Amino acid sequence: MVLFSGTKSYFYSSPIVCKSTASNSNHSHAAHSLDSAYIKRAAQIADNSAGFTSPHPNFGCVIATPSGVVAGEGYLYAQGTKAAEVLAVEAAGSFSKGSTAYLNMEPGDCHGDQSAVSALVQAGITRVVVGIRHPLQHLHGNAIRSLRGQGLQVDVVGEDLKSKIMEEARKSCLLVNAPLIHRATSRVPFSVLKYAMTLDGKIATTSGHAAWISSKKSRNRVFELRGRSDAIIVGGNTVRKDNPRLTARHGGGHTPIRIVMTQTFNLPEEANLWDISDVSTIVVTQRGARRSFQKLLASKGVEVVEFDILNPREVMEYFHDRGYLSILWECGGTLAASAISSGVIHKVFAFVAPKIIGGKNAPSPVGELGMVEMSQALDLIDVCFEQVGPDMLISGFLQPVPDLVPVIPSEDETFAIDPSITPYESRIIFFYKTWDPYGAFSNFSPHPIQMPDGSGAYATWSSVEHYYQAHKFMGVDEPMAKDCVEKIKSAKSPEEAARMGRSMQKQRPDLVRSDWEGLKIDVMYRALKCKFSIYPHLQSMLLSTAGSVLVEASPHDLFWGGGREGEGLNYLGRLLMLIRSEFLGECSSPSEITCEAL
Ligand SMILES: NC(=O)C1=CN([C@@H]2O[C@H](COP(=O)(O)OP(=O)(O)OC[C@H]3O[C@@H](n4cnc5c(N)ncnc54)[C@H](OP(=O)(O)O)[C@@H]3O)[C@@H](O)[C@H]2O)C=CC1
Ligand SMILES: Nc1c(N[C@@H]2O[C@H](COP(=O)(O)O)[C@@H](O)[C@H]2O)[nH]c(=O)[nH]c1=O
Repeated sequence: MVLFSGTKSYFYSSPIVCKSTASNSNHSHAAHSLDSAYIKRAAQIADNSAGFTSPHPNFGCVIATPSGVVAGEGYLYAQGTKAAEVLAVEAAGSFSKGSTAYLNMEPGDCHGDQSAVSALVQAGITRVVVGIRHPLQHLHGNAIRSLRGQGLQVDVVGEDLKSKIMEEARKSCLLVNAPLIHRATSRVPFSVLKYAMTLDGKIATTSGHAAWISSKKSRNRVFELRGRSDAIIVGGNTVRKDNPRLTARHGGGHTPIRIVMTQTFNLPEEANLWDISDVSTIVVTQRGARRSFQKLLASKGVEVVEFDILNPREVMEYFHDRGYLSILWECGGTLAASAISSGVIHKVFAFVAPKIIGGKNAPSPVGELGMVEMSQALDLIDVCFEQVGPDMLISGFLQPVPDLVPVIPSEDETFAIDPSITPYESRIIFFYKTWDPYGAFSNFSPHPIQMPDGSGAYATWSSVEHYYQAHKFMGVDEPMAKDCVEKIKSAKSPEEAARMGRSMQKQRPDLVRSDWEGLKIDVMYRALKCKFSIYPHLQSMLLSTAGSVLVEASPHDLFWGGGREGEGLNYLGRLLMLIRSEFLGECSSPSEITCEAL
């Protein structure tokens, strides 16, 4: 069997031959090998967007004809872009008819539009092999039920296909979505501890100098790791000693947020991390610590979040609520020990450099864990060894990826919307990330809207977020402002549109239209009104929440979101409730919306 190796391209102009050479006698084994190979391939391509877009559920789809020819592949590039299944059937064209689709994970129909399922059905796929069921409770089993309901044969690995090779394939599916699975099963994001140490186990000299222990090649590899994370975290002492930048310099793409954890707030007035022109920094600290210095940092645009009890678990729970899926810890041994003791570290990446520096008091990667006997040692699982330039990279899991024990579904498996959040029973409905229940209320949901431009003609915008971000620069008589509008308009995903709009607003506030603050609510209202008018299923979802309060569960956006403890103004939730009232005929459409009107 010929399997193609990790290419970044996911479109194939002509079908790729990947034939089984099995004889009839070992047909079942050969069929399993083929299924296993294609599921692994789906998991492999699902990972293609890592480092380029914010961590999100990773979906890959491979379509193979009955004779084992790969006709098309696709992967989800970013949250809010075309589904992997849609891309794969587009690539396969007429070869989809009668073919098998291999999915590393059950599609997550979080937008109510069933685009992945519809694409497979309409393309004439007859069999679907699913690596793992969707781990989020409100999506678990829905697409499988829907596909089976429409007459397709669906084989779930571990349920319908059981063998050692199928188990290996299932594992690759668990690994590629480890961050999402952690989100579904625990209240903290998936955390990776990374460090570089000398052969004698030091992460810096006795004086605290650490630049550099690992080679350039290893440090480039760290940039990739950073690009795969939502955030990088260090302790206060690393900021004082290293003055790090913590940027992902691997050639464009996703840039993680930087987090500093400090109890004392004894931080330098000038530091690379306070330059937020490219990427934001959040300092998490003990409530009340050096308030005047907090204000100074805030005036530079650094966000400060206070905690009553500052420990790694509380901090990780906060970032979980903020929607972060994956965190890279690049701290020294003090904070690393605290994080390991708190049980929040899941994986370790240790770069070991063939250098010896000695030093009785030189710091080591993990500080005090209180162990007295070797029997207490934490054993890593699924350990990998890899040479990177002159260094050795040892990686492994401190905690296994939670296994989603395959369950044979009952007749009435999961409903489309999590029944525990039935609107008639709960008074407040929270929404935030597109993959969560009611995720279609998010501005990042992939629903293009058609809006009139200045001349009265209609233009299509890929999402509400595209429209909103571009309007910050609309009408400003500057070539660069016009350029911004065009770039945001053609951004590949809502996430990219948001990144461009926010960073341009930060870097060039002079390009933002002068009436923006007074106008932004109205811009958002019009975009949302269009979105919920043109998509009947979205309107139904909105109307189904009648009687409930809608809150955008952003803990940090105190204007559009509800805040951490309800202190946010929740203008996004308020606009949705206003639009819901209009659809219900409870009020008429206002000519212009202002903050005061809401
Ligand atoms: N080779 C490598 O891979 C790396 C090397 N280093 C090196 O390590 C040295 C710094 O090590 P280290 O002092 O351990 O640095 P850390 O990054 O672990 O910082 C420790 C600090 O974290 C803050 N903190 C906040 N909450 C907690 C908590 N619950 N538990 C523990 N710490 C908390 C405190 O900051 P505060 O005091 O502000 O309250 C504490 O002093 C430097 O010399 C640096 O160069 C650092 C990172 C990686
Ligand atoms: N010394 C050391 C590392 N140190 C880590 O990298 C940070 C500096 O990042 P930046 O400012 O973005 O280049 C530093 O604060 C610490 O967290 N990393 C490594 O891969 N290898 C090394 O030898």
